[in-house]
Amino acid sequence: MPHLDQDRTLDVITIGRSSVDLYGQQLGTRLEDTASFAKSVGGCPANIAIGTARLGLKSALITRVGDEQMGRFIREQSAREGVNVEGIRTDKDRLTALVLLAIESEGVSPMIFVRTDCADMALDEGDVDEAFVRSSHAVLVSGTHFSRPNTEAAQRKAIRIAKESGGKVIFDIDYRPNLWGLAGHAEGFERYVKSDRVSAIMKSVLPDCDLIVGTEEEIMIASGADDVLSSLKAIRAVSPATIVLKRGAMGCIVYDGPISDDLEDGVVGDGFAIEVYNVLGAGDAFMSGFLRGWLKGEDHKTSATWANACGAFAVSRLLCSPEYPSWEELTFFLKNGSKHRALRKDEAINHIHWATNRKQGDIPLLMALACDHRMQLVDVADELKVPHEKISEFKRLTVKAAARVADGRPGYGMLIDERFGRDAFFDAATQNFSWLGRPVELPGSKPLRFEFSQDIGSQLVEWPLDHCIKCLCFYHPDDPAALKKEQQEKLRTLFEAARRVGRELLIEIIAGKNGPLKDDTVSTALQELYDLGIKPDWWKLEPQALAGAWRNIEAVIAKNDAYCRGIVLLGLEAPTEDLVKAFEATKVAPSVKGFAVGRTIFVDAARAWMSGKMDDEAAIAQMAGRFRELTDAWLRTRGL
Ligand SMILES: Nc1ncnc2c1ncn2[C@@H]1O[C@H](COP(=O)(O)OP(=O)(O)OP(=O)(O)O)[C@@H](O)[C@H]1O
Ligand SMILES: O=C(O)C[C@@H](O)[C@H](O)C(=O)CO
Repeated sequence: MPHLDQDRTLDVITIGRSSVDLYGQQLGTRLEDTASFAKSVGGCPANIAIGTARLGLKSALITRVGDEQMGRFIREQSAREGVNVEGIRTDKDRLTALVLLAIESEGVSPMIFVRTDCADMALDEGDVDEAFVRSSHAVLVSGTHFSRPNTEAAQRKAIRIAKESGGKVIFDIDYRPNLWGLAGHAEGFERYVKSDRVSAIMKSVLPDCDLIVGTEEEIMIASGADDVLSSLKAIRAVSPATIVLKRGAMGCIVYDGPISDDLEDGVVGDGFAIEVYNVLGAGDAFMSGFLRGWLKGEDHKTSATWANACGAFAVSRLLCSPEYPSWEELTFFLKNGSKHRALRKDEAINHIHWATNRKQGDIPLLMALACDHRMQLVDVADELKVPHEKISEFKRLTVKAAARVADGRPGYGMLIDERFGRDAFFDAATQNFSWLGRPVELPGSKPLRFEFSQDIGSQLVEWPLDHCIKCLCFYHPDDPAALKKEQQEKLRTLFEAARRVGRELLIEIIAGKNGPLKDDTVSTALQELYDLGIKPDWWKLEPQALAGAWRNIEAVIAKNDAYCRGIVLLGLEAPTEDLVKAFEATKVAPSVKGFAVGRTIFVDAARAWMSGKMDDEAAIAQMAGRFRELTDAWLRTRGL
């Protein structure tokens, strides 16, 4: 029964394997000698579901994952990427598949598939829901899942439903000989082993397809012929589908209609000249780009260009799905190109990549209880002659206070430090805050120094991915030139490290303690940092008495970084009434998303509690009360 187009809520459902990819982080080494791995979602259909979602298509994935942490990672990460995960079934008995890979040299990437009796290979017909398939404009089946009777039945069922309801069928040949038992465990990277059995099965799929995509080797295995041209002709003899031949660095050729004797007699899409980093995953990025065009009715030339550009991005970066471009990134690249052959070194593109694929989407509201104070609490403890362990205990109470106000709602967060806040961090991790920030500055330092070690990148690697780096810098545009230069370099180093390790960055600028706060003081400071290419996700700024100052800050951010998440206001121990007035003054500045205030909320409780005059509950209640007063005031200011 055909299906009405308006009832189709999905553009494409991809079916087949899903894995956790563990790719070696040391370039030019054997898998035997790899020391650390980066983790991401992988497997051809999973990659394509993510790749197409990033390009603005509504995609879904049908696969199975294990009932364990890696399975949950695939499900959660796919959902974060915007993929519909209704079709991901949890298999109670089997483990999620893993893939281990190293980059030994250009184009040589040994890999191990850890897939013995893995969850996705247990996919069966029961996992393919008829209504779900009918809700999509297209289904994409993939080669590996024709290798077992149960997975083959599942894919054939999806093909049948799609065809009956007038949906399109896409075939990514995606040939991994090792997954058909044709190469050993150490030969995961092997791309071609001739096999009549494989060819017979694949060939039987071709007549049902509307789009067939493969490399030269894949086109050969799908047809059973021994050269590319004969293979294309053999495929055409059984299928009217559009055929896309991927040709690595040379790009691709798209064929509709009869195949002539000239291989190039199709729509030729040239590859982009880029430096190769890791070739794996290029095909899935390519397919994502092609589908964005093909499913939306673009001509083949356009689809091929988008596909080749997406492939180029994948090849020039390390991982698979995390490296695929967003739609904004792709269009920026096609419009502006890049002066870097190694695309991963292009800062403008990297910024768009980072900002348009951030783990957490838009954060329209951020009200944080800041308790990352170190010096100030040490002073209180010393004055009261209590041991510094009390500071750590006190910080745990601030988490309780913030959680009491947040009550599980979005828009609340905390700033906590490593030195005294380790336990508080563990507590905070269970509270479902929207945001957790963590300082890196050595308290009071000017010129700026990092706490613990100046090797900031190595420190950040140990942080949870969702901890936002917070760095306070006492910076005034009128500071002496040498001081400015030193602080700027430090902030630039931090920015590079933050991007490298994929953690968000908040830069806090306090200018008012070092000179007059005129209406262009802070905006000038921000512009000077933007001039150095420093684009933090957040700014934390002091209250501005002059409305013009906020307007100037807004203008500088708008001019330099359309992707900035926004600004939070800092408190500087001001009385609540002053802060409420400062909130009001930000009405002209929509970039201000909230505040991160500390001492106004906790300093009295800290003194009373450390001196034994207040018990835990009273301290929590007082801090929660003050935090609530501020959150209420902020929400009122913003009409929320
Ligand atoms: N060296 C390269 N330079 C530029 N683009 C490339 C390069 N290699 C691959 N690409 C792009 O990626 C596309 C797919 O690459 P390839 O032919 O290697 O696919 P594949 O073997 O299916 O990839 P995978 O490793 O994901 O299985 C190419 O058609 C091209 O657009
Ligand atoms: O499954 C593979 O082939 C390897 C994966 O690591 C990778 O994500 C992939 O699917 C590339 O096509």
